[in-house]
Amino acid sequence: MAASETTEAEYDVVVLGAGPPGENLADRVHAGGLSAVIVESELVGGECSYWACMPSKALLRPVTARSEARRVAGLKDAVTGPLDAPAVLAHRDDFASHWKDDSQVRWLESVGVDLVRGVGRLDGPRRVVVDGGRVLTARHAVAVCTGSRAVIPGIPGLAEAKPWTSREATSAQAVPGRLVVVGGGVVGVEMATAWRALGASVTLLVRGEGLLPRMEPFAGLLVAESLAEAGVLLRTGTEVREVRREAPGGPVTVILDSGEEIVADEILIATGRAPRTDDLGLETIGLEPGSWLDVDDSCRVRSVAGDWLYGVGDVNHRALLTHQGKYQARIAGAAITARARQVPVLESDRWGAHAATADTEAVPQVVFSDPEAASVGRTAAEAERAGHRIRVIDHDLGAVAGSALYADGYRGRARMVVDLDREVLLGATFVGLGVGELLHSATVAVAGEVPIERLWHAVPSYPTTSEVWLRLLEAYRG
Ligand SMILES: Cc1cc2nc3c(=O)[nH]c(=O)nc-3n(C[C@H](O)[C@H](O)[C@H](O)COP(=O)(O)OP(=O)(O)OC[C@H]3O[C@@H](n4cnc5c(N)ncnc54)[C@H](O)[C@@H]3O)c2cc1C
Ligand SMILES: NC(=O)c1ccc[n+]([C@@H]2O[C@H](COP(=O)([O-])OP(=O)(O)OC[C@H]3O[C@@H](n4cnc5c(N)ncnc54)[C@H](O)[C@@H]3O)[C@@H](O)[C@H]2O)c1
Repeated sequence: MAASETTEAEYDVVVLGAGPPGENLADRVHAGGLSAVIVESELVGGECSYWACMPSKALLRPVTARSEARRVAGLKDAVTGPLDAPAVLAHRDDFASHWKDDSQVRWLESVGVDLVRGVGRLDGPRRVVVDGGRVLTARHAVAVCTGSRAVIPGIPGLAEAKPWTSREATSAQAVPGRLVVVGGGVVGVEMATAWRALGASVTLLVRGEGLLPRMEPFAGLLVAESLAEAGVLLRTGTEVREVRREAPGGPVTVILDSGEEIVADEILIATGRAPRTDDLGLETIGLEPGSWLDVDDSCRVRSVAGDWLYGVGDVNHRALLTHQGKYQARIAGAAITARARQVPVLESDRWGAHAATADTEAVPQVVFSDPEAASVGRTAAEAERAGHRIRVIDHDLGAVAGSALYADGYRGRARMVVDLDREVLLGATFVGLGVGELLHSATVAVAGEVPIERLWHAVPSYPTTSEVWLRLLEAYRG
């Protein structure tokens, strides 16, 4: 139901932004007996549904499916041609719901949450003004779930050259002939993978030494190897000094710090995210516009008195992932409901119902490249930096019977990082075809702090890739 057109309304909870965390938070507090309204300035469903997770994965699925099929004897000769780019783009359009949010609006209606369309801004404590007119007052909480946008670095000529950001890279209606991608993080890697497979000549420019720097180093190495085999030109240790596009729609010239020039049809900037808090009225409650919201483990903004302001999803910078934002929404939704009911003590201990502990201990992530890279928890370097006494166990994922059956010449690697003092896993990383579906087993082990001696009894089915667990545990126990 659309909120009534009256100029003032009061709800228990006002949510700014209808991305996955905003939707889930509204649902949770409503399920807890509170009234809730969501304010959305663009499309209900947020970045994830229209310009991020869904369209990017719809572009990538045909790439990985073809790659797998080409490694199975008896099938590979049937999949020799190029991808049907118009069909892939049409499939992507379907998964982005053709950039219409009717079905998500119906879902909001079905869970009893009101929707107000427009730009919401804070106007002092517990007060939100939409498009400078309608006033929404929150009896208990305002949850800021306004997400993030792509950062455009201040490189001379770049903004004028109208670069692609993740939005254009996930929604473009035609394949560019030549694409330069700047940034070797997740967006850069996934989009270089997709557009190369769709037929573009792709140059990937990386300022550091390798790809996917937040993961174990072998993940970036294996993915780089395979991107090179796919024909992506990877340049590491490179900075962009200047960008020029002489005419709108014409070619773009990218000038590197070495003075070398690369000419392309489009340039994609994939250099990280900035919070969407610059035009949110943060100054009316004593916060800095444009800053990430600093929140505690219940997602309550630390520096605002009165327990009424929450920051959930990308905007709090804890883990820029849809599933973590939804997790935070469940935790914050429970905390808001408990505080509204004046529950005397919240379960804010580690792994308690009102503490988003997984944000720091067990964040899973799948990079949907070819091959996939999947990790959870701490890398070996992160664990050491955090002061843990660790042992690292690696295994060749291709040496497992299930992997050999999965694809001829399966290449991959698995690592587990063990805390020697508690004998539990601090992290795990897998690289290889199809490992995204293997990750949750590791997430359960890390979040559950399952002792190694008990993991020993979790028997993986033969012959699956999961048998790598057995090899890792055998190597650890000797
Ligand atoms: C290319 C790409 C691919 C990705 N792929 C994955 C993936 O595979 N898996 C994964 O887990 N994560 C992925 N992510 C990350 C994921 O998209 C984000 O973590 C997720 O969208 C965050 O949700 P959010 O609600 O915090 O922000 P958003 O999804 O950005 O939603 C925020 C919403 O708030 C609205 N809004 C902003 N300001 C206002 C205002 N003042 N008033 C009203 N409304 C407002 C916006 O219009 C938007 O709808 C990807 C990101 C990118 C860029
Ligand atoms: N499959 C997934 O889970 C998925 C997919 C896409 C995005 N995401 C999320 O979206 C977020 C944003 O992704 P992203 O790739 O934009 O950010 P990122 O932080 O992962 O990577 C950005 C990279 O750009 C580099 N960089 C920064 N400034 C640069 C410059 N001026 N020149 C060259 N390189 C520069 C950084 O060193 C970094 O390696 C990530 O945090 C990720 O969690 C997730």
